Amino acid sequence: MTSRGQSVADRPGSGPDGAERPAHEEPRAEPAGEAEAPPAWRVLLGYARPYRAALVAGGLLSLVTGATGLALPLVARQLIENLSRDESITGALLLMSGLVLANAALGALGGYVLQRTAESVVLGARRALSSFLLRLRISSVDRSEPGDLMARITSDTTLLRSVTTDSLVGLGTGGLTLVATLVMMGVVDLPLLGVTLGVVVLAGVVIGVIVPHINRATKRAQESVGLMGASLERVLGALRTVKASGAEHREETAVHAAAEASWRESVRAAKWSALAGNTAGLAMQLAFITVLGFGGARVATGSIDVGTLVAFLLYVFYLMAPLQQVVAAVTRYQAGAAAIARIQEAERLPVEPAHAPAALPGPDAAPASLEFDDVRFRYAEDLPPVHHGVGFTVPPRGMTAFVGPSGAGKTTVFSLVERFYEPDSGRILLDGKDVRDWEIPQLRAAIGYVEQDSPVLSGSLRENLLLGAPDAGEDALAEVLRTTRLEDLIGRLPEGLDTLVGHRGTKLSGGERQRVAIARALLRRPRLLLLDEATSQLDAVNESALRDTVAEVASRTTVLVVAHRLSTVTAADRIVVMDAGRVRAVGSHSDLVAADPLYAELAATQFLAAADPSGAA
Ligand SMILES: Nc1ncnc2c1ncn2[C@@H]1O[C@H](COP(=O)(O)OP(=O)(O)OP(=O)(O)O)[C@@H](O)[C@H]1O
Repeated sequence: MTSRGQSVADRPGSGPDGAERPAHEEPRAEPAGEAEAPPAWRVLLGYARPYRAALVAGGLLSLVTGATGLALPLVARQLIENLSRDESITGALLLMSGLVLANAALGALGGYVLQRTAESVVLGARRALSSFLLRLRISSVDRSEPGDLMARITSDTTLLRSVTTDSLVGLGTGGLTLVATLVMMGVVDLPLLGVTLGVVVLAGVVIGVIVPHINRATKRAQESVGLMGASLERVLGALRTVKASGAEHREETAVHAAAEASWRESVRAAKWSALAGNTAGLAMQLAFITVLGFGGARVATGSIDVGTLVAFLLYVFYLMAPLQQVVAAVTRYQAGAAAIARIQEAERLPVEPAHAPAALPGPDAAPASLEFDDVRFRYAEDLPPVHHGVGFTVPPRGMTAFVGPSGAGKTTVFSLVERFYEPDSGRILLDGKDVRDWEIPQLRAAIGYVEQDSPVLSGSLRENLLLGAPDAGEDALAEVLRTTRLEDLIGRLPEGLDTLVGHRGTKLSGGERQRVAIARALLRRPRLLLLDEATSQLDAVNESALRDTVAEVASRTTVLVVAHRLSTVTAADRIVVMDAGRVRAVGSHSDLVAADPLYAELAATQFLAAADPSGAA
């Protein structure tokens, strides 16, 4: 991909003016490129640049194909002259047959080369855009609809195919063939060319009025496709809830409405395209009739002979193809420009800097320390602050639990450590170094993170487990399966580790998903392990076993947990009590019960209510 859309946020350490700046002064989550978007044709040329040799070859083949066609009227004129002079026409007939065959063969080859190149352009754009989207900042994803982003990769890039062949090459070859045909017509008879040009220019004016409509309609059609993707993603992502809520019909209406809007706009674009195409066709018919009348009169007055008129009429006939090619080039370009605009919109979303993946720390890496120093943060300018000066220190090794009412900002602590978001002010120090001064891959390689919902990805269990540690050996895998008590599950499944878990792991129970997520994080042997309510769905036996595992992990690495279970909290070396975006107390369970009324209340109500019967309570 070229530099478009990868401007500011794409370049670590560079400001909007291109000046170097420290990594921790990176912009928060502002759009990456505020600069004027380059015109669609330049973007298209950028996509096509790697394939220019094939494009030129395909274009040349098309031109040679056109040239064989152009030679035909001249041979036809010769044939007619030979007939009128009672001379042999065998040579002319053989030449015409050869030209027709060459025309067909070269046309097919040129068509194949161009289609192949167009597919390569689509592939290049899809690769670039998907790589780009995978580097999106979480804040960009928060503000987007994944279904719409997906449509930009799947549907919008598809439009690049026809715009490459029809516009990029069509304009070149069609334009050249058009000019060559007009030159040949001029050679045959200038007054007849003048008549033809008059009609063609008239058609050009009409088509010029039509094309902006095609652009607008295509853009709206593609937006509706994006909307449909977003609606479908919303429904399929929560189909059980939708069904349980009896909301299928309402959701169906929304998806259908988007599909119909896309249909309406596509039909509108088709209407304008058809009008443009037929204007060109009509112009040619008119030119044909005018040339026939005017040319017939010239034949009658003896200004030209019949052979010349026939040859000219054949050129009028041959003019049709390049003219329609040029019209198609212009109309397809409008549709392509609309798609390119949407692709560029996605490419202007803020992304993380591109870095090579980092190696995992390894079994002997030292545990990390963590410090929050007066951290203030809000998710977006228009939202209230979530952290109002959060501060705490976590030494290497041991378990630190974060407790507090819902919405206190506990998960946000983890998100900031992972640099999913940047704080507005204050510092977050991992091993004494500001996380903004870490390269993101190195930072994340040091951390194992189990999200609140313990997401499991579609695919096999093995793929899920190795997601964060693709090079983990069978021994490490077996060990982690044992400690997370997944061995029984694997043993029960007919295909063991290669069993497919379904979309978002729906074939697993909630507790199994949590254990898979914990196993995945442990396999990375992190220097800092973040567990966000990672054991909330486990049964008493599994929770107790996992607690032992986490305690053992905490003896060699640093573990942070967000927990609502007393059993987890009391086992922690220190507890950070958060409330409304502030740390209100830090201490051990017994200290806090005595010293902090909120904690005492949580312990008395929330923890005890959530604690399982075998909990340490
Ligand atoms: N991506 C987001 N965009 C905007 N606001 C968010 C986002 N994530 C969380 N918030 C808001 O930030 C606040 C703190 O959320 P956070 O998830 O950190 O709370 P929490 O203490 O972990 O809560 P819980 O115990 O319920 O998980 C909440 O008010 C929430 O609505």
